[in-house]
Amino acid sequence: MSSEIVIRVENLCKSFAIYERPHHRLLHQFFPNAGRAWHRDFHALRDVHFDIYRGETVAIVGRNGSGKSTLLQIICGTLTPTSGRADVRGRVAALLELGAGFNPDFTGRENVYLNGTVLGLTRAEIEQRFDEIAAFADIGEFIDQPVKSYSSGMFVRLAFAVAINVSPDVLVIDEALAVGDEAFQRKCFARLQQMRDHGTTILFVSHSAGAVIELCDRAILLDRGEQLALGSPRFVVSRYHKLLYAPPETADALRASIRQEVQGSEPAQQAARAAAGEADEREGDFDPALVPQSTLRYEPRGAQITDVHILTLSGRPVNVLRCGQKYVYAYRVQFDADAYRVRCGMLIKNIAGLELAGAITANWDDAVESVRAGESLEVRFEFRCLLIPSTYFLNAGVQAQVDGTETYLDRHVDVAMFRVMPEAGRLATAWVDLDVRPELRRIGATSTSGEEVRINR
Ligand SMILES: Nc1ncnc2c1ncn2[C@@H]1O[C@H](COP(=O)(O)OP(=O)(O)OP(=O)(O)O)[C@@H](O)[C@H]1O
Repeated sequence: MSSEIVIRVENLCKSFAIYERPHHRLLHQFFPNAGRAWHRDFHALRDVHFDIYRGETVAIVGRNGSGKSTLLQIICGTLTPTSGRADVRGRVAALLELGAGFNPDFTGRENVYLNGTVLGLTRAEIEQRFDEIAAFADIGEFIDQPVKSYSSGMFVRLAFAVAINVSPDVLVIDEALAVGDEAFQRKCFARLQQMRDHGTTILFVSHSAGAVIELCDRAILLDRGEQLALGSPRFVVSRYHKLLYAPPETADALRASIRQEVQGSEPAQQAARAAAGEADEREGDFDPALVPQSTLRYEPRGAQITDVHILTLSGRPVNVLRCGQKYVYAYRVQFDADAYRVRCGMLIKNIAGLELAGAITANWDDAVESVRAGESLEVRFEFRCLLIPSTYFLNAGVQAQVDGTETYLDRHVDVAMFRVMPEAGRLATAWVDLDVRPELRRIGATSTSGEEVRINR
């Protein structure tokens, strides 16, 4: 990532005129000064401002209607702002609305040429890249059919294939990937990572926490047109989720606390630094410095999670774990109100927020039928630590059926953290140690005794 600003958004506001009745729009045009307001202004974006640097991958998250698409459209120049500005440097390839930029009567092939030309390629350049575009889209003979006969997935395949093959400086994607099938999504994801590694600036809207955390350098949280937070993906996604599940009566207080957090420091980033595992291993199996700074508690609804611990099988609290050993993740749930069909869960994530392992106490069919107000449940998840040495965060949650839908009665994100101790000679890589026994044989070589040479076992 360089220090060159590629996208600069300054004091961006966008209002839409909302007419109570359709004919008021016409009346407004003919009688703008009729002495009455024909419309009211709806503020889709309010004072949005940020810089994105060359090579950064940034996600925009937010609830439906929060202004994400409006922002992307203004950045891509397909919508004009009411005030403020959005400047972009370089060639922008955009995947906005499905089919935008495609002529429905043209074939896929013709649209590749049309789109490529709009994006600034010469005919010779498009010809040169056509086979790669067709191969990536992988829609077979449909490439020579009019695109109006395409399924939405085929549309996305072709649009994506064009967008990534025109060597854009900036790639803007509005949830287009969600339409493709899983295999195609994986292919796109890998390609995006490749483009990111080659310095393409990527701005995309996503509701997938995994994609945001895995792919992005930063994320922006939009809420009712306001830029509520801009920061590390993990920080922004956790606030977005909290806002998403907040009961309406607490949402405003939550917004205020997010604004305050943003004005201060970023706890999630502090947590990541604290979690870098610098505490002295010789302290043994419990490191008092391993306290998560990013704990988030959802608004409780009739139950409270307390006494969260990681224990050895003999019941000793620990937070520095050894790979291969068994532990118990335990907590208590106190019920302030009667609850029905109750079950509890756990989730382990890495520092980047990637969800690595989880468990629930029961499927819905076997959930605890009812718990009375005043009662408590003791929850224990025994597990074998198969994670490679690093630092991890734990969630705890209790769900019940409320008015026919499964609802969190209490949920704590990043309620505990632990570190898995490094061990000499361990060969496992990535996140999970599957106890793989690697074996390497030198083919065609024999030892002096005439046997095959086994190098590693
Ligand atoms: N042309 C328009 N006229 C009036 N209101 C509009 C117009 N376009 C968008 N809006 C409103 O602006 C708000 C933001 O819309 P936008 O599509 O940007 O949201 P979004 O965050 O992309 O939503 P989603 O996640 O559902 O795609 C919404 O309330 C929407 O109804």
